[in-house]
Amino acid sequence: MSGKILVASRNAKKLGELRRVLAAAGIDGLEVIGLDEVPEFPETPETGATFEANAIVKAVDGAAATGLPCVADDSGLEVDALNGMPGVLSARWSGRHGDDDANTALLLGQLADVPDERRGAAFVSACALAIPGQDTVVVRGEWRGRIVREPRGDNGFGYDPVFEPEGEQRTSAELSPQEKDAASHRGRALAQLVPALAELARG
Ligand SMILES: O=P(O)(O)OP(=O)(O)OP(=O)(O)OC[C@H]1O[C@@H](n2cnc3c(O)ncnc32)[C@H](O)[C@@H]1O
Ligand SMILES: [Mg+2]
Repeated sequence: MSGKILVASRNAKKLGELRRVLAAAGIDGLEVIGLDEVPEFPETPETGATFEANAIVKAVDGAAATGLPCVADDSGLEVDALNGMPGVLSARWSGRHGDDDANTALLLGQLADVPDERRGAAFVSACALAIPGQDTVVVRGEWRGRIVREPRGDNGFGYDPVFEPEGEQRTSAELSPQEKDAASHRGRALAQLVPALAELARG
């Protein structure tokens, strides 16, 4: 084994979280590299119906193009009062991919008349691990909370400023990076991949 693992994300903040969680898991001997460190390759559009389907496509594309083991996350926010939307459309809810402020503002507007007791939501992350020559594995982590009425906090990304995790009075953008990783959907999903990653690191 090469000792390298590709983490396939175009979202710098998400990539940072994935790197951080992998580092905290103490997987020594695996050098994490990003998409900007490998030659460009065609990427399949993320049009799957589920987080799992999209995560698998991203990881399989990355592994096939580079010959490296590849981890990818597909994630989003499921809002109870919106029947689970924005879901897989979270990154482009306002119509502009990755425009966090516009996505968040649109969501808050849609929920303006929704009372406090019906503002439940969950962040969901599907993380896939594709290793050339092996079956691809996909796992899921969820983080329940509620949608507040005004954005608060500067940490994190995406919908973090309007998501208050269960048992918290701070939004996830007010948590430290370590606090977010310990509780988050992404942290919980990646934790399930640690044994496979540790085996990979052992070579
Ligand atoms: O596909 P890649 O390149 O990894 O980057 P992306 O930003 O497009 O990522 P997704 O397709 O998985 O869409 C995830 C969106 O869901 C939201 N999201 C996911 N995880 C989040 C988190 O931890 N905090 C806040 N928002 C999150 C945020 O709007 C993300 O852009
Ligand atoms: Mg995406």
